[in-house]
Amino acid sequence: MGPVSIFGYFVLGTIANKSLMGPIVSTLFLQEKLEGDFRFKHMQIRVNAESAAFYRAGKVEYMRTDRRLQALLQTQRHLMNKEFWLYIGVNTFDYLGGFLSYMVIAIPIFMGVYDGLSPGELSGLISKNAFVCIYLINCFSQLIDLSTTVSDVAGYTHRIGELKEVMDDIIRKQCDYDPASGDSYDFDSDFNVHAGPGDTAFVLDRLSYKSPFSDELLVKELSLKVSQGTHLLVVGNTGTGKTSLLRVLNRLWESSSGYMEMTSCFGPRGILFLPQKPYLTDGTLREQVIYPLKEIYPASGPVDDERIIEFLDLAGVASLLKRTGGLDETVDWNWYDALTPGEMQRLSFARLFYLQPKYAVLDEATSALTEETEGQLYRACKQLGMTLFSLGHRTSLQKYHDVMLRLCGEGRWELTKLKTQ
Ligand SMILES: Nc1ncnc2c1ncn2[C@@H]1O[C@H](COP(=O)(O)OP(=O)(O)OP(=O)(O)O)[C@@H](O)[C@H]1O
Repeated sequence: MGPVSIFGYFVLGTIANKSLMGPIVSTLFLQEKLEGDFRFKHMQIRVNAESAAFYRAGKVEYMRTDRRLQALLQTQRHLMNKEFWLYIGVNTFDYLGGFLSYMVIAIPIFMGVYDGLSPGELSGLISKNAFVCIYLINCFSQLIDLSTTVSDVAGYTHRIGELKEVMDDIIRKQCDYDPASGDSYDFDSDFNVHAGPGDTAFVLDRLSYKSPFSDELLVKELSLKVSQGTHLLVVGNTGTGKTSLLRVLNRLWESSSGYMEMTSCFGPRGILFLPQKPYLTDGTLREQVIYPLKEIYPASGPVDDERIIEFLDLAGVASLLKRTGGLDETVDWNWYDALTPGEMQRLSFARLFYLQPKYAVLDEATSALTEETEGQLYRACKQLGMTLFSLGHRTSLQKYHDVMLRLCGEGRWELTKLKTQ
């Protein structure tokens, strides 16, 4: 009866602990999420401090950040309250377990089962029973004591598990994409006259896509081939899906239907994208120019230095050499704070010139520059043998391209040939 009642006591303790642990897991999960949101808000203010200062937005940002902090603190308080009851449960279990062994032996003694034993034999029986029971109870107590740690681990696991599910989903979608499995495409395009096999960057056949949070198609059944030597310009009003086309081509977004293939490799010898918002890394001027390469490419020492300087000059940012003190000088500023939007775009072009891809995909890459500078940069790209796939609003861009794709909204699009200079 003794060991069975101890086992029953353990089962009861486990059920009580389980009911106390449940709410802790979900609150810990929420606390982790709110902590992440709060840190993200801090980071946002750090990155955009100057813009916020121009709006004199100190008070509103303080209020919003404080709101997130209060939400976090409130959740932490809830968590502590719930953990308090769990600690009480665990410690009560340990405490009651301490004298359960005496209750187990007291019942038969007071019921007269051991009346025939001498006091010496009785005390020997009590201590033998206490040893066995306390050992058993101690083992169970250790298991119950784990519940506080288990509830923490369960909360973190839930959060990490959610992230892993999303990551697995992304990887699965990428694996599902098999370029060879696409339907054969047949579309008439007058614009592919220069193309032979292997000299295309993208092939699109009846491709439709939409933004993830909308049911309306941005573009319906777009058929197009981007070929070497044919410079393509994509135009259209704001929000008609120009950048979204690049997201779909880059497989950042799923297409709704149709066929799409990137037929050249991504990288310095293939296709390179210049995003709408220039991306600058941390590090030296050389690291900015050779990005995303990790090492100097090609590994040719001083010759490479000359190339970098030449391309910085061609992009109109040779002055950066003086500001940084040299290609390999470590700078202690944030590149985003130190450069103007125009300089960032010029530096992105220096990167493009250095990497010299076959195809340059430019998403409004000159929006912060004058038309004259834009012309110089586009001509330089062409002289370096790149085929341009540009997105932009300015009509001045037309003269550097052969074909224009206009996105008209509501899924409509049209292709026209351009007269280049
Ligand atoms: N990350 C996103 N998540 C959900 N919807 C988005 C996202 N980015 C853009 N959209 C929506 O998708 C639509 C197309 O956006 P897209 O960026 O392709 O426009 P765009 O034609 O490039 O405009 P712009 O000329 O202003 O750059 C817009 O309605 C936009 O609000």
